[in-house]
Amino acid sequence: MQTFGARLRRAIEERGPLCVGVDPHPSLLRAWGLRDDPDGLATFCATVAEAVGDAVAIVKPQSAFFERHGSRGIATLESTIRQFKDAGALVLLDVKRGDIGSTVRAYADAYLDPSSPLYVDAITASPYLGVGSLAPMFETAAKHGGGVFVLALTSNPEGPYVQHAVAADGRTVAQAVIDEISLLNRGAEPLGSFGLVVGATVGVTGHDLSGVGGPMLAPGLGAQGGTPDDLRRVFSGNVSAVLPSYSREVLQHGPDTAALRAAVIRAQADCRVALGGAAG
Ligand SMILES: O=c1ccn([C@@H]2O[C@H](COP(=O)(O)O)[C@@H](O)[C@H]2O)c(=O)[nH]1
Repeated sequence: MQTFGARLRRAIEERGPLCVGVDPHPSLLRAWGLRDDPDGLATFCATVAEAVGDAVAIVKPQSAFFERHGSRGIATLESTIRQFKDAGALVLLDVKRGDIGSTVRAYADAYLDPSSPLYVDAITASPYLGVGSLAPMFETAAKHGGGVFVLALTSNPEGPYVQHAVAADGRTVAQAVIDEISLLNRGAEPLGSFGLVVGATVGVTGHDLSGVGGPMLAPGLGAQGGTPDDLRRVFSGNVSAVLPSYSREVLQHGPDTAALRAAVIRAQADCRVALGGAAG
């Protein structure tokens, strides 16, 4: 069994350093001439999968935009995951789960156990009940070759109030998260399976990312104001495992599949230049 880190490293080498977010906002559905209902959602996702599924290393469906359509939305999430996997893309479900350990085990079963209908390659997780409470996700991921991306420095302006707060041991909350994930990745080659979320918008914060050893998902590009140049500033010297992520900036080019694909190719090229050819 290959680890998630190894699979992601290979996918980035073959397809380039880019994650495309699948965020079917109601406004995007309308802009694409679709209804904001489960049928519109299904058409939207199938179009994105057809247009870019064989061109990107990894895609990131945003669970919230499927959940808001109820059980048919979840059914569409299942079929969307399948469509992207069939096209050869890895699937990172942005679901930001976190809870007490016994409940986290159920989330791990739901997303990281291959017998689940919602099984994906990796998920996002929230560490604010303590990184240790996520242990069942880490165990299940390690057992089945999956990955977990833990929120460290998020792209939203409200994040620093919590994440830059200094804990009793003198580290910021974010640095404590970074250090715990770094430990999980220790010795993993060519890339650890436990990632961090570090927004492209966070600026120079002084956090030490040098020992992470795993992928760093960088959302916040495009619609939230982040640019490829920001990646260099935010990740200075630690760019080899950065995974830039675009959602609305790319999706606004649909429903024309050629235009969607062209937007992805442009974003890949911009990110490659910004990361100095270090990834892919
Ligand atoms: O810090 C974070 C963590 C997650 N996100 C998610 O990424 C996408 C961003 O969408 P854009 O359209 O590219 O702004 C969205 O699903 C967020 O929930 C984030 O933005 N920042």
